[in-house]
Formats: sequence, C-alpha cells, structure tokens
Amino acid sequence: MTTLRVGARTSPLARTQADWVAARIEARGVPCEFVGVVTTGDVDQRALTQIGGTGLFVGAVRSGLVRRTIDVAVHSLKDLPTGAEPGLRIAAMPEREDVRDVLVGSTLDALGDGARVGTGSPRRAVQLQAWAHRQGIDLQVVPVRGNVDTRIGHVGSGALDATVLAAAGLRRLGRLVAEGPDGRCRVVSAGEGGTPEDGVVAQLVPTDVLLPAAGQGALAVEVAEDNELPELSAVDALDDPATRARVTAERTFLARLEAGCLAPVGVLASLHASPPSGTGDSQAQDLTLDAVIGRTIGSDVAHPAVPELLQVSLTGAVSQARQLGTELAEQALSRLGHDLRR
Ligand SMILES: NCc1[nH]cc(CCC(=O)O)c1CC(=O)O
Repeated sequence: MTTLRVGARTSPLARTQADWVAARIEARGVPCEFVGVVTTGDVDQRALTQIGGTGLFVGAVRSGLVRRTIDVAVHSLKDLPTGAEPGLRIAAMPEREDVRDVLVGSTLDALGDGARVGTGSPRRAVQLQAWAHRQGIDLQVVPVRGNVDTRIGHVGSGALDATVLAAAGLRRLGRLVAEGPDGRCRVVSAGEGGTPEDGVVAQLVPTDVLLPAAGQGALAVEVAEDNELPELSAVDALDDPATRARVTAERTFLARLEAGCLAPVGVLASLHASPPSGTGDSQAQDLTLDAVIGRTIGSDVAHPAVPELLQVSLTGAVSQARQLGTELAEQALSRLGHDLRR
C-alpha cells in the first residue's frame, strides 16, 4: 500500500483542511502524510488587489502534483482559478462547509455611522456599502489583509470596529463558537475555550446581505491525470455530487463573466426539491443561482463611487448546472452593457 502525499499551503487553515481530507482518505484504508508547500501568496504581504492575478496560492501546490512531490493537493475552491489546469483534475469536491461570511468585532445592528470595517475583498466591500446605504448609515470600508489573527488584532487594538472573514475557515479551525439567535456567535483564539464569555463578538451574515464568493466553504482535492496509483480511488470517493453541482454552476458563472476571485461578484447556488411536475419524479432537484455584481470595478475598495449592485437569479434542473451558470452570466452581461469586461 502506497502512502499518499497530501500537499497544501502551510497556513493553519490550509493544514487543517489537508488533515481533514487526509483523515477521510485514511478512513477508506489508505495511509497519508502531509507535505507543506510555501506559495507566493504567503510570502508577499502587499494587498492582494495589487499583486493581482488569480491562482496566487495554488501555483506552487499544483507544481508539486506535476513534479510528483505530492500525490494529492488540497485547495480552498474559492482560491482556485476557474480555468481548467492541463494535466490535472479535481478528483473530489467534498461536502461543503458553511458558505456564509462572518462579521467579527461587532454585530450588524451595532455598526453605526462611521464604523470602520476591514476587508480587502471588493465583493465584501461593495455588498457592505450597499447594505449600509439601505440602512441609512455611512460605513468606512478599510482595505486590510492578513491571516485571521492579524485581522482580529486590528479589532482588538481599536483600529477597526469589525472585519469580515469566511465562516468556513473559522469553523474548520474550531474558532467559531457559542452560536445563538440571528447568527450571533463568538470567535475564540486558537486553543481557547468555547464559553460565551470568551473571544470576540461576531455574527454570521445572512446571504441576502453578503453573497459569498464562488466556491466559498468548499475544497478542491486535485490530482495529476497521469498518476495511476490505485490508492487514488479513495480520493475520488470523497466527491459530494451536490457540492460539485453547486460549485460548478457558481464557477461557470464567474468564468463566463471573465471575473476572477477579486471581482466584486457574489454568487451562490442552492439545491431544493423541484415543484411537483406531475411526472412522478419525486427525486428531482432544482438548483437556484443567485448573484450580485458590484458596478464599481476598478474603483478604490475603500471608497466605491456608488454602492450599486446588479442582482440576478435563475432556477433550473441540477443536471444543467453549467448551462445555468452561463445563462445567468449572459443575462448579467447584457444588463451591465458588458462594462464588467473592461
Ligand atoms: N481568500 C482567502 C481564503 N480562501 C479561503 C478562505 C476560507 C475558507 C473558504 O472560504 O472556503 C479564505 C479566508 C477568508 O476569506 O476569510
């Protein structure tokens, strides 16, 4: 039996995700070992919007697959460029974690005029500005990046009133605790307890306020197409078809817009039972794709001109995930007059 070398970045989240995948492969009787890979995104501390380009975090991990220093790569799907990578295939998209963003440092209704919210994500910035506009408050969105603790540190020091992170990452790290009504929760330090008194006040943000990034909360487990180790069938078995359908629709939408992970685009696919059709097909599932596009592309994240959002939505058969993504993108592009594509 060959031990599969499972590669990922060395950040705490990447390591936790790789261990999560490795444990599931091992549950199928195949031993694994972790191989850490350092990437450009980890060593370059400039704002992500400045370094530019997609796939910053995944390039080095992928080249490990090609050079065969690893057999399996684990990525956050959100960080994976939408284009297919020649010679590689996504063997599994395991069951998705929480898709929502979480506001850390404040609840939504405690944000008042002039509140400083840190995010380097144009998607989050434009949706927060639009939400604040609807509430009649004036938010200051401050561009920040860095890991969870750096960002939460800015809240603790008073430099920011709040920051926004993906709930999935915090959950995987065991740092999102004490969930109560309206998604109120706490974010605790690594290793800290989980009583309601610990940590920082936080709130899971409903998706009608913040639509997530394509693939948020999901993992991509990637392998080289020409790696013929029989042990890799344990990796294919981790695929969750519902997650794959949803993520495929979201990523096709993003790809058709020719928008990368830094575009002001939120998109979420959800599965639900189809309305009765009279054909007796009780198993039929529909997929609804909701998306928002900020029209402030190219402008300063901190000071978007107008918090204007285009909202689009489409429902169809789950088997048509790719087509739904393309169709919704075409609808959005025609309404935008193609100005997203520069
Ligand atoms: N862009 C960085 C990134 N990529 C994946 C996650 C978290 C896990 C996920 O969304 O699946 C994060 C951090 C964040 O956005 O807060």
